[in-house]
Amino acid sequence: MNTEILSHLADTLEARREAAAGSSYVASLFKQGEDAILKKVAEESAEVLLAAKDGDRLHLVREMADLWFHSMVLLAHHGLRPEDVLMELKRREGISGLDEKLARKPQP
Ligand SMILES: N=c1c2ncn([C@@H]3O[C@H](COP(=O)(O)OP(=O)(O)OP(=O)(O)O)[C@@H](O)[C@H]3O)c2ncn1[C@@H]1O[C@H](COP(=O)(O)O)[C@@H](O)[C@H]1O
Repeated sequence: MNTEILSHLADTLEARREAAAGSSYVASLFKQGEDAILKKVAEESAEVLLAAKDGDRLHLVREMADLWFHSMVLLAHHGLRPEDVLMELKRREGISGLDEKLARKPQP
């Protein structure tokens, strides 16, 4: 399995932007607008926290999938794709989080 599944889902999400609200869950989210999408991202984030705490790994995977899915709807709402996030992660590859944090702080 590779990142093709993310690209394929992104294509489906883009197609739903033109679809009638009653015809699909994603189309109805797009029609409700950004606040509705953000509300779903917040709800799914909270569900990820609860799943992590209950120690059930399958539950965590399912809630994380819900969060990734709704985050991708948010990206699509802004005309962005998962490849944009993957490129940012690629750019950060090999840069230690500690070094990056130090570089941000003004030196005394
Ligand atoms: N990956 C998903 C996916 N993951 C989760 N969901 C839906 O996200 C919704 C919200 O999940 P919740 O757990 O919050 O359920 P809920 O409480 O019933 O939701 P609300 O009524 O509160 O919105 C549910 O209806 C899930 O079915 C998804 N819906 C669609 N997809 C993908 O998006 C494609 C397009 O979907 P449609 O637009 O529905 O055709 C599908 O073919 C799938 O590939």
